[in-house]
Amino acid sequence: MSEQSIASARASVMVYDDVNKKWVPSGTSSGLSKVHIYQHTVQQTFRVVGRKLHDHEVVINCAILKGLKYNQATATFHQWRDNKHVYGLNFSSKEDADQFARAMFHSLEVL
Ligand SMILES: CC(=O)N[C@@H](Cc1ccccc1Cl)C(=O)N1CCC[C@]12C=C[C@@H]1CC[C@@H](C(=O)N3CC[C@@H]4C=C[C@H]5[C@H](C)C[C@@H](C(=O)O)N5C(=O)[C@H]43)N1C2=O
Repeated sequence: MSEQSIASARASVMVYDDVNKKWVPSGTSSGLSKVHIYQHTVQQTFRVVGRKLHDHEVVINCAILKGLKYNQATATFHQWRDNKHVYGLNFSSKEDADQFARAMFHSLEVL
């Protein structure tokens, strides 16, 4: 198994709708997902993958690129941009948020 999970947290995964200036759930419906940071052990790359708890729909699958700015807007709402989207994770607890952020900052350090 070349990818290992270095963090998993419960969060509702959102993307920012630039046109209507509001956050919308990523995927077909709102709800909690299990969001992982996977480390590719050979390539030394990292990505965020999230799947809905109830039907395992993949609602986020994005690379963590060197220089990514991870913004902890509140204790339980963290966000970042890539060239296409702004992602928001609305964590179900502060502990989940802290655990995920620690792994994200670790990934950004080793990239
Ligand atoms: C330079 C730059 O890109 N800056 C970005 C942020 C950033 C910085 C650095 C690196 C990367 C990024 Cl991404 C930015 O500022 N962006 C990105 C798009 C949107 C926004 C722009 C304006 C608004 C204004 C307010 C705030 C917002 O959206 N916030 C505040 C917390 C609050 C928490 C929860 C969610 C809740 C789930 C629903 C909703 C609710 O509470 O109803 N809501 C919110 O309202 C959430 N904005 C932003 O974050």
